[in-house]
Amino acid sequence: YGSTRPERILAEVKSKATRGDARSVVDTIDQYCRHQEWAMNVGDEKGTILDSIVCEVKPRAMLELGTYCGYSAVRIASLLPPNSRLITMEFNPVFAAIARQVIAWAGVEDKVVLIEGPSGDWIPKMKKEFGLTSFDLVFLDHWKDCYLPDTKLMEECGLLRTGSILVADNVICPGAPDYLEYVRGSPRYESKYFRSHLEYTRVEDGIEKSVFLG
Ligand SMILES: CNc1ncnc2c1ncn2[C@@H]1O[C@H](/C=C/CNC(=O)c2cc(-c3ccc(F)cc3)cc(O)c2O)[C@H](F)[C@H]1O
Ligand SMILES: [Mg+2]
Repeated sequence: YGSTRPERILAEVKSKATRGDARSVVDTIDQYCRHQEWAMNVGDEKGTILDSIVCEVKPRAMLELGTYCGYSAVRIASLLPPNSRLITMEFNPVFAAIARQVIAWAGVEDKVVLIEGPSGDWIPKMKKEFGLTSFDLVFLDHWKDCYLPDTKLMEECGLLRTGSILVADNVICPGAPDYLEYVRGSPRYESKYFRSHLEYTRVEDGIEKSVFLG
């Protein structure tokens, strides 16, 4: 019947995942999207790469661009040390409403701040609104042609400090060529590609980890 894919994912989480158990929410979504219907979550394979970076960086302040259903927000939040915050931005109200419920079901709502609105409007307001100096880690997973403009905007707004790390999903598929060229070509970044596959498929994709050098 007339449900949307995110609504079906939420229904699956509520019926199959253990309330308060972030890992079971992640595993339930992966299982559903691998065997029932594909969805654009970072997924289990690339998610493991993201996990290792989050655990290595132990960010106090983390930003995610593009919440969608909240899969990666739950995955990240479950690894954050105490007193750390993930701010995640989603401008589609339908997706934001679903993500809030997925995040709540996983029991990580005290570590996640979901901002409903466009990154372009909110990035310039982050410092004032959240008393932030900079982000330790940023996960880019929104429209691929917005990775580069939003990265430049974060630089201009002073939200990146020496050592801040950008992690970008989908740099091969669908691809973010202008972003890749920028972070790989700029002397202000040290960039590294982690080869993987498009979520739930055998298609090549990967994650680019770029350290801002100031
Ligand atoms: C621009 N500023 C924004 N601010 C806040 N929320 C935003 C903004 N822009 C988008 N959103 C929000 O961020 C999400 C957008 C995610 C886009 N992701 C993808 O397109 C994407 C696509 C594939 C894919 C690969 C192969 C294929 F055959 C088909 C699809 C795989 C992936 O892993 C992806 O991440 C959300 F939908 C949108 O409202
Ligand atoms: Mg993605």
